[in-house]
Amino acid sequence: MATVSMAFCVNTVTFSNHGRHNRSRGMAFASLGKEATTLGVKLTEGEGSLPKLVLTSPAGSEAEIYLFGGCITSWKVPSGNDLLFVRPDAVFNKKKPISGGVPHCFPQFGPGPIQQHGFARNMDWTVADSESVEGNPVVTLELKDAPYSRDIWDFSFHALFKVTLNAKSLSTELKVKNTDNKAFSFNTALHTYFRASVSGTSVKGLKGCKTLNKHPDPNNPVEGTEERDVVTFPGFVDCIYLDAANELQLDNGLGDLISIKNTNWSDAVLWNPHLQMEACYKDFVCVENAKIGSVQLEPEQTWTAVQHLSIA
Ligand SMILES: O=P(O)(O)OC[C@H]1O[C@@H](O)[C@H](O)[C@@H](O)[C@@H]1O
Repeated sequence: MATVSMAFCVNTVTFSNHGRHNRSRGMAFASLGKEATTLGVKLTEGEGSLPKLVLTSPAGSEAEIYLFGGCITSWKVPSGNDLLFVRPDAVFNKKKPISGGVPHCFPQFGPGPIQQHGFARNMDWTVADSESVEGNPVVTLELKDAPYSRDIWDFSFHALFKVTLNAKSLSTELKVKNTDNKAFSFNTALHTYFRASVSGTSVKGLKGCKTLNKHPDPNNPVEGTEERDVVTFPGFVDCIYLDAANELQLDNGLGDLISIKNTNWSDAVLWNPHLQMEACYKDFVCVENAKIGSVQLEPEQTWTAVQHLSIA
């Protein structure tokens, strides 16, 4: 089948065509001089004039990704429903991470020696690649160490975050490579905010997991075992599930059943702040794929994990 492969940068537009499979590939968007469009991937200005990618699939699904934080902020399925949630207090001024969507927690999940949830959600990611596979957009963002991260965590690393939008799914693959000459360790999560009606929301697939429950005291998580087939959100919830299944099912209470599959995200976290966020707690839950135990990487080693969100 005839195909188009497209490479361009925004200010000096160059196109190259190679006959290959039904796949087109584009190079990074070099700057924001103009709006760039290729094959279901568009670079635009988002809130606060921050650069935002808009991905559209031929079936009518759509996703938005801010380069700041490498944060997916919207995933609209063909019905038009946005299954992700951005908090009303989110700011788009780079002074704080974007509070919503799918923020990265890296190289630390939660509190610890560096800032809560690490620095990746506070940094500008760049577009490493964009392609179209069977008409569906695939974008790869990258993040490398920079003076800001070095001041906090003195290691050289290279992270790639590949986002694939299909008609009824949104997949991400995170790769972290140690580009340093010494080993490092990290932990990480995708802190996904799902739109929900909290009183009708439930998660299946966690029964039998060891838990670290941060309720009532976040500083002293209580160890336990999840006994419930169906976990609900009747009040404040902040709980780590160790060795979680590689598929969870989220009923968002709004009529959507969302499958949350993963490879190599060994753990999960449920969070709802309840009255700590009175203005919005009823409208979302976080179901986070996480790696709570440290990943140790020797020089040149890479860690990879995939999250696959889909509806039936
Ligand atoms: O406000 P932040 O830094 O985005 O974190 C929100 C929540 O993130 C969750 O992942 C944690 O389990 C909670 O303990 C934390 O409160």
